[in-house]
Amino acid sequence: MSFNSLYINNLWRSATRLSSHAAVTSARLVAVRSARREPIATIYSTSQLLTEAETKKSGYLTMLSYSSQGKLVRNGEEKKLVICIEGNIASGKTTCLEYFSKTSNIEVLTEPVSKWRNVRGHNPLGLMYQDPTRWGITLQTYVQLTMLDRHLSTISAPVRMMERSIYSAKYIFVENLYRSGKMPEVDFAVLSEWFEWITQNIAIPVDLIVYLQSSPQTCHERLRERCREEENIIPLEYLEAIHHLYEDWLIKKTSFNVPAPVLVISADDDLQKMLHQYEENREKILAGSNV
Ligand SMILES: Nc1ncnc2c1ncn2[C@@H]1O[C@H](COP(=O)(O)OP(=O)(O)O)[C@@H](O)[C@H]1O
Ligand SMILES: O=c1ccn([C@H]2C[C@H](O)[C@@H](COP(=O)(O)O)O2)c(=O)[nH]1
Repeated sequence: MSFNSLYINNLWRSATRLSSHAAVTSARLVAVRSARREPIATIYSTSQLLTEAETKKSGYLTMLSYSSQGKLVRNGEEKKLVICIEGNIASGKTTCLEYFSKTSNIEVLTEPVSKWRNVRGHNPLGLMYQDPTRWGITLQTYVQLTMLDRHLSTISAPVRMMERSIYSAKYIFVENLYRSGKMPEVDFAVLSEWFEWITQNIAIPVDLIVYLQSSPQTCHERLRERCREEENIIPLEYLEAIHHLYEDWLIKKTSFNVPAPVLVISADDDLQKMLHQYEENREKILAGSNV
């Protein structure tokens, strides 16, 4: 199937879903572009002022409404396909995204790791690896914020492929810190409250999860090869723990809610074979389907 026919299929699926917007009710926020065509300057509400999150989005008229489930949704935009690439550290997510970034009509968003390594001159990622008990909550609070920002940013193409999600930040990394006894219970409780509030009040659409399933040993070798300074101290056991959490979540489906269908791709092969696999799975991925 050509990209165009896939796109038309997706538009049809989107149109079907968008019909639920008829159920979208009240509390409509209208963000109006400023006279100078700069980012949205003023927010008017027909009922109550709810958020200014839209102020940093592109300049065009955008609306936020409450959906029938009571979540804030963006309804001034066409529905776009959102695909999250999940997998262990150094499993090849960025490499996969780089490959698909060469396809037109796909927007690729990598994880904001540079922000995690430098927030106003501080390095929460490095601090977390040095002392997870002290700095785990600091890193994960910032990861949660920056991932939410990624999810809510305006999508500029019919298909968005993004690295990980707010879900894996919580279900994999926060969970690992907590279960390994490195995150105090109170920190875990506060992060969980934040996460639950966000996911209960804000719609975070994900249409497909592509899980790059790799052995912890492969990831360990690739991680060493990549040589990210903060990660030099990561032992194999850490990658094994992350691997088991991913398997429970996305394969066994025994731990947490899985927000979208899952397409599993074995990721232990060499680069050439991986690129071949991505090509073989291209249609399934761009159709947002695991069948
Ligand atoms: N299939 C592969 N075979 C061998 N090395 C790979 C493969 N895929 C990625 N790499 C290398 O492994 C390291 C981690 O890959 P990367 O895509 O950054 O992983 P992630 O984004 O999942 O952390 C990089 O140095 C990358 O060049
Ligand atoms: O919620 C999170 C997400 C990621 N991390 C860490 C794990 C890695 O050291 C880096 C980036 O991960 P990649 O798999 O290489 O993209 O960030 C974390 O601690 N918490």
